[in-house]
Amino acid sequence: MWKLARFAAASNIARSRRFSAAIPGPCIVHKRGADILHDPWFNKDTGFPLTERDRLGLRGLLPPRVISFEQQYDRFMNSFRSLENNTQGQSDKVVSLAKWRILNRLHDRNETLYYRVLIDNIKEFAPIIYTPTVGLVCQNYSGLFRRPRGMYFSAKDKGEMMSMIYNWPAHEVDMIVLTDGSRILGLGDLGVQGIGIPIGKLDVYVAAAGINPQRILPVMLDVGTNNQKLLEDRLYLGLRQPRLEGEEYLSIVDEFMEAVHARWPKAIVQFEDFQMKWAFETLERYQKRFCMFNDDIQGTAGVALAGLLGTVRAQGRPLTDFVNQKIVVVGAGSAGLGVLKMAIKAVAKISGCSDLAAKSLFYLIDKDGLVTTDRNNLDPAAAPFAKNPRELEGLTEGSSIIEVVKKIKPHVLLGLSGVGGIFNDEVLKAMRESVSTKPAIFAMSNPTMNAECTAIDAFKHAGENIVFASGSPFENVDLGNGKVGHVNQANNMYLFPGIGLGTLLSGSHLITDGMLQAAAECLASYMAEEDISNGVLYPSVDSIRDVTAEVGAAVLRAAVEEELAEGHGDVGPRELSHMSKDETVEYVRSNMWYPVYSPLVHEK
Ligand SMILES: NC(=O)C1=CN([C@@H]2O[C@H](COP(=O)(O)OP(=O)(O)OC[C@H]3O[C@@H](n4cnc5c(N)ncnc54)[C@H](O)[C@@H]3O)[C@@H](O)[C@H]2O)C=CC1
Ligand SMILES: CC(=O)C(=O)O
Ligand SMILES: [Mg+2]
Repeated sequence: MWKLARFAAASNIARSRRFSAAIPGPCIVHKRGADILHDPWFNKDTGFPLTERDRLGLRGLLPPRVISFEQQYDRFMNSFRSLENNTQGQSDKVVSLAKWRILNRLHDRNETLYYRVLIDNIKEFAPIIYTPTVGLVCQNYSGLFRRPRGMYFSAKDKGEMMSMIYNWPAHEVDMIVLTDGSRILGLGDLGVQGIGIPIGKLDVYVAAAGINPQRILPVMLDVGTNNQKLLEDRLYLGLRQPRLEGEEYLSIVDEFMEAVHARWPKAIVQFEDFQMKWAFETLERYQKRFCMFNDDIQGTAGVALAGLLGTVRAQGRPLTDFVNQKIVVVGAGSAGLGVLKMAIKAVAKISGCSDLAAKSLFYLIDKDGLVTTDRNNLDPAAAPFAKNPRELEGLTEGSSIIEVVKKIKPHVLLGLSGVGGIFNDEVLKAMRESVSTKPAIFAMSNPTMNAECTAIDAFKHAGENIVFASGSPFENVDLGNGKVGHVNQANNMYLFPGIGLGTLLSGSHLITDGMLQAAAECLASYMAEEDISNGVLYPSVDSIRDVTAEVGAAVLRAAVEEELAEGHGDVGPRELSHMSKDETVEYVRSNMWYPVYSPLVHEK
C-alpha cells in the first residue's frame, strides 16, 4: 500500500475550460423578474441574454447592453487589481479585509461568477476566503455582518431543530461544515463569529472538489461563548451566555445530527474547530452512526503524515527509514494528537514494528512542556503518547522545547500549538544540530500570526537545507545567490475536499479509518522524487482540483474495498467496483461542478 507511484499530473481542467464554448444544460427556475436578480445562484447581472430577459420578465430591469461572462470576469478582476493599487501602503489588516469584502460582495450577488474567479485564481484568493484572512473576518464578524449565510442553531432552539432544518431552502444538501466556534484556528473561542470557518471551508469544497454550491450548508451551533470580551460586546450577534457543558451540550449536538440525518440521510458532516474535548467526544460518539469526520483531528493527520513521509524521502531515504526518525510534536490538542495517532499506525505498518516501538519516535510537548508519565493529572487523551522519564536521559517531565530539541536533535519539529513564535531563534538555531541531513520544520498553526515561526526565520536560523512547511501561506524565501527556500503549505485543505467528494460519490454511510488512510497515502505519493528532493512536499494550491480528484478517487476505492459503497445517482456499487484506478479518477473529476451560466427555464 505504501508504495510510491507518481500519478500522471492531469491537465488543469479549470484553466483549459475557462471560457469553453460547450453549451451547458438548462437550469429550471421557479421564480421570475427581480426575484431572479436577487438570487445569487441564478443571477447573471448584465449577462442575461435578451431572449432570457423576455422569458423571465427581466426586460427593463437591467441596462440594455448584454455583457459577456468573459467581460464580467475581466471587469471583476480589474476592480480587484484597482483595489490592490488603491490600498497600497495601508496596513495588511485593512487590505486583507478590503479584498475579502469585494469577494464577499460578489459571492452575495452572483455565485457563478464568484466561483469561477475563485477556481481560476485559487492560489491568490484562498488566503482571502480561507486562512489567514478568514480568521480576521471571524474576529470582526459583528461589524462585517451584512446578510446571513448558512444556518444558525442555538441553545435556544432545543426541541425545534427537526422542524428548523426544513427552513433551509435547498431540497438537497451533500456537504455540511459544522462548528461551535469554540477553537477557531489558533484564535480561541469566537462564539457565533466562528461561522466564517464553515463558510470558508465550503468555499474550498466548491473550488477544490467541485461540490455544487447549491448543495452545501455552513452551520453554526451556538451554545454560548466563554469569551468575556464577546459577552460584553453590545454588538455581539450570538447568545450572550456561557457555553453549555456536559449533557446539556451534547443534547444540542445530538439533536442537530438527528435533524440533519432525518432530512438528508446521505449528507456528510465535517466537524470543524471544536475545542479538543468536544472534538474527540463527538467523533467517538458519531463516527459509527453518521457520515461524518473531524477535519482537525483526521484531515490534519493525513496532511501531516504526508509531510512526514516526504521528509524521509527528502533525505534520500526509503520509507522504511521512517522508523529511525525522531519527531518532536509541539501541541497536544485535537490536531497534534490526531497526527500522532495516524503517524504511529503508519510507522508500524511501513516498518512492521509494534505500535510501542513506533511510539518511541515521537516526543510530545504541550503548554506544560514534555508530556511524560510523571505528570500529575495527565490528560487521558495524551496519556498513550507520554514518555517514561526513566528512559529519557537528561530530559524530565515538563522539559521545554529548547531542552528537548537540544537533547533529541530531531529530524522533524512539528508545531500544532496555536502559539505564534514559539519556535524562536534559539529553538530554530538548535535545529542546525539535527541528526537529519535535511531537518524539517512544520509551523502548522493558523492563522499566520499564530504560526510557530515565520518562513524567513526558519531558513535564517535553522539553515538553508531545511524543509519548511506552514499551515497558512508564506512567500518563498530568497536565500541570495539565486537560491530559494521553498515554502510548503501543510494545510488540511489538501485532503478534506477529496475526503468529502470521494465519500459522496461512493455513497458510503460512514467515513472509516481505511478511507482516511487511503486519502493520506494518496497525498503522500502525489509528489515526484525530484520535487521532494528539492524540499517540495506538497503540490501547489493551483493544482488543488487535480489533487482532490486523486484523493477523492482513493477514498472512493477504499469505500468500495470495504464494501461500504452504495453508489451515487445512476452509478451503482457494481459499476464503481469495476472501475480501474484511472477510471475512478476520471469519474470523480467528471462529477466536479464547474461554474458556467446555464440557460434558465422558468417553471411554476
Ligand atoms: N495546518 C492545518 O491544517 C491545521 C492547523 N491547525 C492549527 O493547530 C493549532 C492547534 O489546534 P488544536 O490542536 O485543535 O488546538 P487545541 O487547543 O486542541 O490544542 C493546542 C495545544 O497546544 C498546546 N500549547 C499551548 N500553548 C503551548 C506552548 N506555549 N507550548 C507548547 N504547547 C502549547 C496546548 O497545551 C494544547 O495541547 C491551531 O492554531 C490550528 O489553527 C489545526 C488543524 C489543521
Ligand atoms: C486549517 C484548520 O482546519 C485549522 O487551522 O483549524
Ligand atoms: Mg480547523
